[in-house]
Formats: sequence, C-alpha cells, structure tokens
Amino acid sequence: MPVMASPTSPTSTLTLTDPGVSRVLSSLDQLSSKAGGNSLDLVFLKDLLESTDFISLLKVHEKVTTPESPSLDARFVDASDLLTEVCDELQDVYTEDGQELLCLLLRPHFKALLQAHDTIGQKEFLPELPEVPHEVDEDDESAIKLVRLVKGQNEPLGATIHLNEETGIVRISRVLRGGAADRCGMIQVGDEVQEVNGTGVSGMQADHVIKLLSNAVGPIVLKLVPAVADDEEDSEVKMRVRAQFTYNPTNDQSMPCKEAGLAFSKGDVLLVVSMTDPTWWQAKLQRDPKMRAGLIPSRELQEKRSAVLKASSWQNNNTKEAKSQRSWFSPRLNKKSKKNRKCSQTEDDSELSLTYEELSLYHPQGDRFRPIILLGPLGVGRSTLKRLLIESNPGHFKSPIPHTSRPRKGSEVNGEDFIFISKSEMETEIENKKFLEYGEFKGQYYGTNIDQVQVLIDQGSACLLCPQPQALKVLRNGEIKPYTILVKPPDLDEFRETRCSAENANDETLLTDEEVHDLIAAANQMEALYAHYVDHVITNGDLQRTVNELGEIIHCLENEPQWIPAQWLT
Ligand SMILES: Nc1ncnc2c1ncn2[C@@H]1O[C@H](COP(=O)(O)OP(=O)(O)OP(=O)(O)O)[C@@H](O)[C@H]1O
Repeated sequence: MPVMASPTSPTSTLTLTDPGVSRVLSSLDQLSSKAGGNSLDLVFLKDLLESTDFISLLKVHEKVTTPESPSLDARFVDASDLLTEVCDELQDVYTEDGQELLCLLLRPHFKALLQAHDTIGQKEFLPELPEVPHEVDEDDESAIKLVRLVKGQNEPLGATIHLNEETGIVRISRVLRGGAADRCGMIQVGDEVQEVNGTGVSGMQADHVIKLLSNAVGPIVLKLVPAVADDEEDSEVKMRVRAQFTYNPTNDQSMPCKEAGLAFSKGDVLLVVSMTDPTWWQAKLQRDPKMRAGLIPSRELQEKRSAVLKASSWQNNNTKEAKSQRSWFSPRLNKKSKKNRKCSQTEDDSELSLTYEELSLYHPQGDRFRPIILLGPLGVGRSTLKRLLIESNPGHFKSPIPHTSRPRKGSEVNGEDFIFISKSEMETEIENKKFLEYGEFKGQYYGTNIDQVQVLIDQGSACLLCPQPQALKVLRNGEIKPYTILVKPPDLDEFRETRCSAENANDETLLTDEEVHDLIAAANQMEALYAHYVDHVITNGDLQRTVNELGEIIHCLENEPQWIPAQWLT
C-alpha cells in the first residue's frame, strides 16, 4: 500500500509557487544583506515562509480559492461493490498475506467506511443553480434584480408577500430574520415579485403564489423589481417607531452618557439601529438619517417610567377630569358653535403607556382609501377645506352622513341628508360607543356614527372627517387606518390678511386679535398633546394654496407606500 507523505515530512517535494510569497522572500534576502544577516526576526520569517507546513497551507488555500479547481466529486461511488468483488477474488488466494488482507477487508468497520464513502459520494453538495437568463426585456424600463437562493425541502422561504388585488402586484411584505430570504441578503421589504423560477406571478391568486414559493425546493430564482429605498441606512434599521413622548437626554439623570443621547419630540419617527442593550437603544431621527445614532430609553425602560408617571397622576384624578373636558375653542367661538360636541371616548392620554409605536410599511390598496382626519381648533377652517375638497372631486371625496334623533323635515331624504333614528336608539348607540362624536341641540341628538365611515371606505370613497381629537381613539385602528392632518392657523398678520380678503368676510366671521391668539395657542396645545397621532401638519394661510397642498398630500397617500402602526396590519 502506498504511504502518504506527511506535509511536515522532510521528504516532501513541495515547492513554492506563490508569486506574492516569492517576492516577500526575495525582499527578505535584500533586507538580510543590509542587516548583515544578523537579524533573528528576518531569519525566523524566512524559515517560516519556506517551511513545508506553510507551503502546504498555501497550496490548500490556492486549491480552495481557484474557481477552476477540479470539482470535489467522488471518483467512483461503488466502493462497496468493489470490496465484494475483491473479497470474492481473495477467497481463492491461499497465501498468508492474501488471507490477512481478506480478514482486514471483511471487518465491519472497513465495510461501513466504504458504505459511508459511497453515500457521501452520491450526494450533491453544491446545488446546481439555474443560469440567470441573459435576455432582459428591453421594453421593461424598471430595474430588476434576479435573486438566486437555495432553500431546504421543509424550509419556508422566510418572507411574507402581499397581493394588491387591484393591480395584481405581489410584493414582499416581511423578511423573517434568519430565514432563507434573509440569509441570501438580496430580498427587501417592498420588492415587487415578478417571477418565481420563470413563472410570472402578476395577476395570480395570493394562495397560488404562496404555494409556488413554498413548493419550490433547492435553488429558486426570483425576478424582483427592487423597492424604492427610503434611505441608504435602511439595511441597518432594526425597527421604525413613532415616539409617543418627548425626550431630552440632558434632563435624564440615568442616561449613562448625556452627550451620546438623542433628543426627540413626541411624534418624531425614530430609526432604531440597535436593541442589544435592554435599557438603552440606539436610534436616529428619520428626518436626519445621516447623523450618528444616539442613545434613547428602550421600550422596557420607558414603560417602567410611564407606569410610575401614571401612578402619580392617578392620585390627581380631579385634574384628569378637568383635562378630559378640555375645550378646543376660545370662549367666543365656543358660544358660536351651535352644538355642544361630545365624544364617546373621554379618556386622557395619561391612561396610555406612552412609549414607542412600531411602524410597518403599508401599500395603498387601490380602491380602499384611508380616511382623512382634519384635526384642528374650531375656527381654523377645517369645514371650509373639507367642503372645497369635496367640491373639487365629489365622486371621490365624501363626508359620512350624520345621524339625528330629530324628526325629518319636508324635503329631507333619510340616508341622504341625515340618517333618522329614534332618541332611544341613538342613546343606545352612544352607550355602545358607536359615535365618533355627538351633540345635543334643542333636545335632539346629532352625531357621526363609525359605521358610516366604514360604509364610505367599503364603497371606495375617500372619507373626510373633522372630529374632535378625542375621537382619534375610536378612529385609530386597523379597520379604519386613518391619516391625520393637523390644520394650524398662520401667524396673526397672515391670519388677518387672508381672512379679511375672504369672499364671505364680515364682522361675524372676522376674529379679534385676542381670539386669533387664542386660536393659535389652542392649535399649539393640540399639537403638543396629539403630535404622536398626527401624520402631517399644514398651515391654513392662503385658502387656495392650502387646498392644493392638501390635494398633493392626499394624492401621495393614495399612491405611495406609507409607514403606519404595525399593529394595524396584524
Ligand atoms: N384660508 C382661509 N382664508 C380665508 N378665510 C378662511 C380660510 N379658512 C377658513 N376661512 C373662513 O374662516 C371661517 C371659519 O372656517 P370654518 O368654519 O371652516 O372653520 P372650522 O375650523 O371648520 O370650524 P367649524 O368646526 O365650526 O366648522 C369661515 O368663515 C371660513 O370661510
């Protein structure tokens, strides 16, 4: 039997072929002549580079890294059969050596070894990935990426998809950590899936696409249109959250390093880049993603702090009662209001644990539009803006039909002007918290029922609402998915200028300077309290400009993906 030379054996015939190492050796020679051949370090290094161990390692490295290196396929995979044949032959050889060899070959360990060799030799360890097609549709202007990944037989793809029923577009909606899709590192949330192993998925039923993906085994080629990246930093973002509180690290006694803290305001969207420390997360502000990450209290820490705050405010119940009855109107405007508006929900935010609200990407659904809430103090102009939007596109924008307990008048049509129900029915619905808000006028109820909002969503209209802020608690859920715009008044000068030049301007509509100051203060206070529910803030100065701005915001809302509370999508 041939005896293999050990790599360290002095009889080894290995020679150095690596040009890089040869260059280093020749420069060592030059150095050693300059150093007079005395430097021990140089001698040591030269010996090391010329040692057979090192040269063997280099050869191994070269083999592994050379793409053209011979494949690792087994030469033959029938060693067990060969063994049987050899043993048969040896039965007839009666020499001592022949019998000794037969004994050796018949040993169960040897047989098992050859069986193992054959089994491994038949396995395909390097999966044959299908060729990425060269021909790309030249008419298709969108950039595409072809992702090849290998998934085990019972292994899920590790990504969820979302089918837009209107457009038939299938997108990646989640990539699960550590799954096959995540490991390949090329699949992002929002990518549009065009083909799976050459089969087009556009227009396919969602369950067919899921089946196609989950049934595919081994190598899979996905043709994807990359999602439009929000920012370059996206890949390092672990979670996107909206802050429900304002934070200033300089006032935080337990912050380990105040300079490393990140200040943010209620409503700011934060990109959390590290959550490894259970007490202090690292985050950036979405509006300034290029800045370095700073420390923020983790959700766990903030929940504890918020529980302590809640306990102390609970002792002061009377103050809370006063807050829940807060009026968003200056006294004169309040008197002008015909109805005394109330909300089904009167809890204050102090009831909530104010930490972070996790956000997920939501893709517009085509024919289901998110209702738009115009928030703002009375007199800022929300009804006017709502009316102008409806006039601009009456087939699209709608306002829910209000309910009333008062009797129908002459030409009024039930279900068009109002939904007429009895007082007791209305009281039951109020009890059941079905009204976003309701009011009493001359002993009769008027109110907006949440079901009417749902009716508009289901019929494919863009529902416009101008409720009091307390109604947000009824509206903000996964069924309704509202988009909230805070309408603020401009400063006193611009307010004067724009309101005086309005077509309907008269002594009744024009506010005194004091009332404008009250209005501005009420808007600021509303922003301070509800910023974490607000998606956009606009200033209602010039009327036409504000209507145009609203139109643009709503156009984006209906056509572009948006970040919404993650729990609305579960
Ligand atoms: N941008 C604007 N320029 C000029 N006048 C405006 C503007 N916006 C609103 N107005 C006028 O201000 C007055 C108050 O507006 P509006 O009634 O729409 O306020 P509101 O906040 O909706 O209050 P309410 O809840 O009572 O309807 C109206 O006379 C309206 O015509």
